[in-house]
Amino acid sequence: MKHIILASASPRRKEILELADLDFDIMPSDAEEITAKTAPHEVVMELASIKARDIYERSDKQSMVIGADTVVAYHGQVLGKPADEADAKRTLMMLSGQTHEVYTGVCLIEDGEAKTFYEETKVTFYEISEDEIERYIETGEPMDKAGSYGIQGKAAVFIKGIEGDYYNVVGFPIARFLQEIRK
Ligand SMILES: Cc1cn([C@H]2C[C@H](O)[C@@H](COP(=O)(O)OP(=O)(O)OP(=O)(O)O)O2)c(=O)[nH]c1=O
Repeated sequence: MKHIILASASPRRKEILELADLDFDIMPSDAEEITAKTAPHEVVMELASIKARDIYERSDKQSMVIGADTVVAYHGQVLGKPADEADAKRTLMMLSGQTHEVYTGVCLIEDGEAKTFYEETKVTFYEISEDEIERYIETGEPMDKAGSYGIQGKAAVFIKGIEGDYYNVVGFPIARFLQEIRK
């Protein structure tokens, strides 16, 4: 298999890809993440493509380049990283006691050919009090994460259940990715 370049600055994506014992390097993309799409699965696939294309164009084109993007969706609203702490609080108050979806889009480009897919995971939160939310925001954990939480961190105590791939929530659906590249 070809050498891989992961077009991501996310430490979580790096850790997840390391679980598969693949040989890869990291080149984060700083391309502007703009999309006119509104459906969450389309948003994440387009943004993953933007990141992968940006790095593929700047690479020697000998490697397989992977881009990924994660959002939370709740009743048609697409939630990315919070703008500020007030935004994080609003988001977590809204997700309290409810089930939402997490979408990660993945784009891989090899020999100029792009393949894009997405994976969806449902996550259900217990009811969380305003006080708990404020204490959680003080940890700083929500600020760089889609939906204002990290399932792998202190948001662990909010989780009633999940349906689908855990690693998809953390930012990269590693098992599905391996299935796709073996096709
Ligand atoms: C829902 C959820 C998201 N996240 C993270 C995964 C992603 O890193 C982040 C969503 O932001 P993204 O824009 O998908 O990625 P990024 O900016 O961190 O990295 P890059 O664009 O360089 O690849 O939210 C968690 O770590 N845990 C969670 O439970």
